[in-house]
Amino acid sequence: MPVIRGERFGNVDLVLKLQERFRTGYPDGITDVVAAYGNCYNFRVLFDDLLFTCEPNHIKAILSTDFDNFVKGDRFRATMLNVLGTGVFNSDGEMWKFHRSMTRPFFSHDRISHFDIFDRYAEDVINQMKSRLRAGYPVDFQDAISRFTLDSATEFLFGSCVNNLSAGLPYPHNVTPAEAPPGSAKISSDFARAFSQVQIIVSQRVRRSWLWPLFEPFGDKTEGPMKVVNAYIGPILKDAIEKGKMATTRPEKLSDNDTLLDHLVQLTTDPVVLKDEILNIMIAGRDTTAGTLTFVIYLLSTHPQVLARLRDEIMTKIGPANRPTYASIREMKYLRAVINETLRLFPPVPLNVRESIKATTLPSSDPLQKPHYVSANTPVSYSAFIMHRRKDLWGPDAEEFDPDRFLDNRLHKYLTPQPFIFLPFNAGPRICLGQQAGFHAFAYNEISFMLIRLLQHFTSVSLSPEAQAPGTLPPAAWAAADGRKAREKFFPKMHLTMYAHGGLWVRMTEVGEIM
Ligand code: HEM
Repeated sequence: MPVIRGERFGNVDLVLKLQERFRTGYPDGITDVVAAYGNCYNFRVLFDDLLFTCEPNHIKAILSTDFDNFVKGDRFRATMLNVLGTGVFNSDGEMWKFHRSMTRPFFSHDRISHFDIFDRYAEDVINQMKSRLRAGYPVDFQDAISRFTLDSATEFLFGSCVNNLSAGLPYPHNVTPAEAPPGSAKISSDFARAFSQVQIIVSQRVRRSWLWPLFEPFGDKTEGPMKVVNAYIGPILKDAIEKGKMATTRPEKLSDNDTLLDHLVQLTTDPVVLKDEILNIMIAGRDTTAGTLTFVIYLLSTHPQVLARLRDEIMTKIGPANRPTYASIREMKYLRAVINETLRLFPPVPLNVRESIKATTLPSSDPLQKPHYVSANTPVSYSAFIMHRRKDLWGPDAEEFDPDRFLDNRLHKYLTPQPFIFLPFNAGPRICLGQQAGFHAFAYNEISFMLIRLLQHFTSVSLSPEAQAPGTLPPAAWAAADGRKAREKFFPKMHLTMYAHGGLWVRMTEVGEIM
């Protein structure tokens, strides 16, 4: 792959530039490098290859056709070890197969009990948003929905909710304490805070590559927040293990009300394996789902005609108050297209990395050119974010939000012949477990359920830029950029996953409310 010529010894300037882009930038990488070098290149930092690609046929090889030769690898694992241990998200080979096969059955069929859980917490968060909006304040949708995903995840994973919603929603930064009732403002539970701290720390490690231990000279930075996480999970695990040990018979089949932990203790009572697995699933599933819902709401606020059409579909297929069912969600083609189009423009995992085991090649996009050489033990990062917006793959309107592209002839023109151009959930043997069961995809069901409930209660959404804390609106310099970055009205940032920097403050109109 073309090697980038940086300006300093060993291309260290590129590492610093990348760090800076992560801190302040749109998640489109170093755009001037893409413009100069094309869709794949070699950063070659300190004389070590560090490849980057946004070519679908490369990503297909990495994730699928050459799967056995591309692993998460020891470097990646070391950055996450104190948090994720050897769980499904952080292991390779036999250990990964063991974890994946242990967890997969839990996600392989639709459970009514999950919709019971979503409904309970959806009602809670919608009521809280309504009362705050009625009092005249905007709400931070991202914060509210992250409380919903944390409470519902802790309940269906181990049957013990962290009650993050009960801490109340935060007020905007510019509301004086006198207006904000004491105790309810700007607090989130210790668990939620510790949980996001560890994710920020490990994502910084990934970006610092093998240099990360130099940034933690006084010891493991995750230790403090992990103590809080462990203190919460420890007693729950202990109880579950006791129960698992006491059970004399193993049920043939999972019952609908079983939590993931109930299921896992039938297979092992090793506390480390259990803790790793539960935390891995929480990290993989919670922020990705909250991020997607936040991005849908952002895009609906800027595209009221899409919101109106989606509400029409909800009213026709479900009605103003009925509870969605798995079957009714399956029929809602427009809803699915809205979610897919959101995942295309804002994939919650915008950037990912694998490491080669043996030396290999990746095909050139020009069949007349030689393939690209990949040496052994080389990290290859790939960006779904950049690939999802490529005009040569998605057509001239690739940067526009238009759910119809998943329904009209553009689908057959672009996506059907090249399915690897759309990878919000990855692909191949390691495809997201929340998505792997096709129609029974857990992630789509949770997102659909929540969106239906929201639009049964609200008829419009608008952004409240005045409520965003200073520095959390898109930087003025973006206005000079090309494409949608110049028009963006929120600040997408990334740690392990993508999120709205400073939250997404919105106002919403309730059904029946006169505007
Ligand atoms: C819109 C929501 C979601 C998105 C966009 C998403 C995306 C992804 C992506 C890109 C990966 C691959 C990461 C990698 O291998 O490097 C992944 C893996 C995974 N996801 Fe999701 N995810 C979502 C929701 C969920 C949910 C709700 C769950 C479970 C409750 C879940 C469980 C997992 C697990 C366990 C893995 C690791 C699979 C393995 O390595 O074998 N995800 N997800």
